[in-house]
Amino acid sequence: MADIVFRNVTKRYGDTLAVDDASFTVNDNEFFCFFGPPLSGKSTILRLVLGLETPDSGEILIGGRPVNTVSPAERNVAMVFQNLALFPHMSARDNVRFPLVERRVAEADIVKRVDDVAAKLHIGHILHKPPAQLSGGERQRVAIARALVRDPNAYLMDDPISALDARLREETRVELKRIQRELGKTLIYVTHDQEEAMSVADRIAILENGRIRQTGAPAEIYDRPASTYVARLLGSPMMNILKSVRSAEGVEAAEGAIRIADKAAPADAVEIGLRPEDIKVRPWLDGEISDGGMSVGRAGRPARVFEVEPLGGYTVVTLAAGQARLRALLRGQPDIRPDAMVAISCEPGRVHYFGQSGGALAR
Ligand SMILES: Nc1ncnc2c1ncn2[C@@H]1O[C@H](COP(=O)(O)OP(=O)(O)OP(=O)(O)O)[C@@H](O)[C@H]1O
Repeated sequence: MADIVFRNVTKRYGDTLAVDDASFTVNDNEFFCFFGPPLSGKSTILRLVLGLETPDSGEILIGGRPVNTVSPAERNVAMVFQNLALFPHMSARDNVRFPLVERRVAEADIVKRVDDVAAKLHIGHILHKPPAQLSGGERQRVAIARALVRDPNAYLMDDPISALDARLREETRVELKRIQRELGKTLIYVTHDQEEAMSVADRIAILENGRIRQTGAPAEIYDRPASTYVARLLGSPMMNILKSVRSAEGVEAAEGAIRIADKAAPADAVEIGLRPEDIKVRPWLDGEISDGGMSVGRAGRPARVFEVEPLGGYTVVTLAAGQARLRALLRGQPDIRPDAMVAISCEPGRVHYFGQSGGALAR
C-alpha cells in the first residue's frame, strides 16, 4: 500500500506559513493533483512528502508508516523532474539504468528491472535511442521509467509540462493520464493550470496560502465549489459572481437586472454564481416588453451584448445587465452582435449561492 496521509501538517519559513494545518489522504494508485496559484504551498507539500522538509507540526504517513523522521532515501518516493529532463548524452536505456547504477545495484538485477519497467511503459523498442531522437511522449515515458525503476511507493511531479507549448501540453497530459492508469501507481502531481488539473486528476486539492480549501473529484468541485475562491479558480471563462439580495420570488442581482425565481434560495446569500455555460441567451424579440415581474428562470431578462468572442466550437459573449458584466459560453457561432439586445436566463437549479464569508450555501 502506498497511500500518503497528512495529518494537520504545518510548515513555516520564518513568518511565512507555507503549509497551514494540511490534512489529506492520497489513496493507493490515485492520480492526485495539488492545484493553486503561485506561492500557495504546492511545492512545499511535495518537499514534505519527499522528506526534503520536515513538518513543524503534524504527521506524515506513507503506506501507514509515520515518516516524519525517515530520510528521503528510505521513504522510497520518486520525483520526476520538471521538463522531464533526461541526460542528452546517454541512450534512453542508460537514462533509465542511471538510478540503479548510482546505487551500485548488481548488473543482473539492473537488466531485469530496466526490462520490467520498460515493458510496463512500452518503451523496450526505443531504449537504444538518445533522447533527441524520441518524441515528446516517448521522452516522457523514459523520464517516468527512470523515476520508477527503483520501484518507488509513489512518484511525484511538480508542474512537469508547464514549459511546453499549449498544443503539446494537451497531448502530453492525455499521455500522462494514460500512463498513470496503466501503471496503477500513486501519483502526486502539482500544477498551476486549472484545465490541466481538471483533465488529469482523479482528485484535486485546491490550495490558498498554504491551506487546503477543497478536495474532491474534478467534476464534484466544479459543480459544487465550496467557496467563491474555489469557484473562481476552476472553469474558463470564470464563473460569474454577482452581489445579490433576497427578493420575494428568489434573489436579485445586478441592481435587479437579473432575477432568479427560486423559492429555495438561501436567505443569507449575498452573492450568486452563474457558470458561463449555464447562461442561456436568445435574441430579444421585436416588441417584447420587459416585464419587471418576469424571472430569469422562466422568460429571460433583457441584457445588452457588450462583446462577442467567436472561438470556433464555441463563442464567449460578454453581456451587460444593469451595471454588471456577465460572460456566457454558447455552443457554435450564434448570430449575436455587439450592442444587440438579448434575453438571458438560467435554470434556478444551476445557480450557486454564497454567504458573507464567501462560503457556498446549500439551497
Ligand atoms: N526555502 C524557502 N525559504 C523561505 N520561504 C519559502 C521557501 N520555500 C517556499 N517558501 C515560501 O513558502 C510559500 C509557499 O511556497 P511554494 O513554493 O510551496 O508555493 P507553490 O504553490 O509551489 O508556488 P509556485 O507555483 O510559484 O511554485 C511561499 O510564500 C514561498 O515564498
